[in-house]
Amino acid sequence: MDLHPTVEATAEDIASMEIRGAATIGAAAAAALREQAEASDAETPEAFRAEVRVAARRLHETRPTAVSLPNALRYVLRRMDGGDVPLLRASVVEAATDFERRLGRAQAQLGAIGANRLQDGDVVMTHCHSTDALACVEAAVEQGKDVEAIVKETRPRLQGHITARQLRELGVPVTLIVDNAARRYLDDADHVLVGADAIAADGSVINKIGTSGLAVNARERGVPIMVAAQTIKLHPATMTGHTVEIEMRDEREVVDDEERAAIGDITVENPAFDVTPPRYLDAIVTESGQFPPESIVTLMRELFGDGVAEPWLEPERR
Ligand SMILES: O=P(O)(O)OC[C@H]1O[C@H](OP(=O)(O)O)[C@H](O)[C@@H]1O
Repeated sequence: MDLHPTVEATAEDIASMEIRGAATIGAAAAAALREQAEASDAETPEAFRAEVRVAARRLHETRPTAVSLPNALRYVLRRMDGGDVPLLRASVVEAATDFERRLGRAQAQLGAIGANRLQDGDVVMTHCHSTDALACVEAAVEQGKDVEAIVKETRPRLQGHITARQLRELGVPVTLIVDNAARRYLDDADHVLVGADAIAADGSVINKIGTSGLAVNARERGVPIMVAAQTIKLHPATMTGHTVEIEMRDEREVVDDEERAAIGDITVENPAFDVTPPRYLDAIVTESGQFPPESIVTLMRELFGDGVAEPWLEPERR
């Protein structure tokens, strides 16, 4: 059984962060499953199902933290249905396409809801690059509000530069700052606006490393912190007490080999995400409305019930 080259390429691009950002990762994974299904020459339904599950496993093993990835795979695999290969193929293609459509729609809806929290003249401070967070600013701008942004550069990968560029494309004035300047500039901000890679049942938000410190500082300064996150970011397994794995990335993102050798014998750590407890957050904005973080579990139960099995595992391994 061969993995489609698109599945392999997508998996590599997600791991290397050529494809990054929780929502974008989910959409790319669904599209890769569709390619696998379309190109499959499996002769039996069992072989087809096994092939799609193997593709899903390959995509799943790339990065551990953004739950939009397993949620996207789960969305497609749960809808894989049919008594023969053509029917199974059609169900996967339809589910993947449907998933992409829903993602786009959800982002537009949450953008409109998030924009209502922003007033004309507001200054937002951003961290990393989040398409969900940017959707809120975009909708506010479309409503005719003047919004300005203080953009944290977000070491080590500088996703803040992507945010700054996209905000400029919206016509938003941008002040770029180093991460360490955040507390100083919070005095000039009306909101902290971030995205999420995963949201736990207790309302904790897992987002780019540095979010938790920013949230604590924002609370101390009295600046409200708002998380823009489609419901695809809700982590169903945390309802049963599982914790979210924090990805540890390559140390060379922090310091290159030459500089490291010049420093001497050191340990380097590079966690990609951290956990912000709900008490430091003001609102989680989703396409289903905005929620105080502590009440997000009700939305989770509504959406996922208690079914958190992983359909890309063989039935006996679930
Ligand atoms: O889904 P959207 O809102 O685009 O992005 C959500 C989050 O994904 C990113 O992670 P990374 O840069 O992939 O490590 C950031 O942590 C960002 O807040």
